[in-house]
Amino acid sequence: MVKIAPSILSADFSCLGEELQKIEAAGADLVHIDVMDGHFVPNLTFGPPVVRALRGCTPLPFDVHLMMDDPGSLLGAFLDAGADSVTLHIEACKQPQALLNRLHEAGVGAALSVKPGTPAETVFPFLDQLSMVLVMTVEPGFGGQKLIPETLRKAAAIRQECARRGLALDIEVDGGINAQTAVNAVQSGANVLVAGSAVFGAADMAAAIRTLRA
Ligand SMILES: O=C(CO)[C@H](O)[C@H](O)COP(=O)(O)O
Ligand SMILES: [Co+2]
Repeated sequence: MVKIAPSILSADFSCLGEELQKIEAAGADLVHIDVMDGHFVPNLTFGPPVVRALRGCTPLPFDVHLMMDDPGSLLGAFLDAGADSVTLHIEACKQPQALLNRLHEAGVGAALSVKPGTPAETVFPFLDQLSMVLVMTVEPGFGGQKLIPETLRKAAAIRQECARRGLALDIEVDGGINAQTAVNAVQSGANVLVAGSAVFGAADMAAAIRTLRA
């Protein structure tokens, strides 16, 4: 079953609570929250107070994608604010194991992400401790970019390694996912599709989500 995680990076920031209610009504499975710090990526978005404020707007799980240097510094704050799963970039983690331990202790989903230039194998040592791997299919930082096709080979390599080890974790792809690119993404092994512009830019969000899922 394919899960759809609309990214609120493409939502109307002047009424985020209502935007969450719209994607919930449209059939979204998760809310993808892109946290950007202006250092790890050249863009700045939401901090823990925004996540906390949104927590009361929908029961949908919050999939928090941390694109920040030193993610440990705000991990506790994002957990307190209501994150249901947290994705850490392997490139930003000096000690991934310590951060994963904190996520396990908090009882939330633990995910690692790889940027387009980072080999899939960098997350292999941690696979048995993860609920999800996020394969970035664009350079992180901005919505509305084109998917980089070669990145899907990494989703396939991670899916193959999981199968070899008998692990059934989620593989999420993020960036440039739309009705066309979703087909190859799912064939490559992804089962969680992040979609920002393809959902929030659609006239009919429910139809956009149905099409992506199909
Ligand atoms: O992490 C991200 C960017 O760094 C976003 O989740 C992603 O770009 C979604 O936007 P779109 O679907 O429009 O590409
Ligand atoms: Co994202």
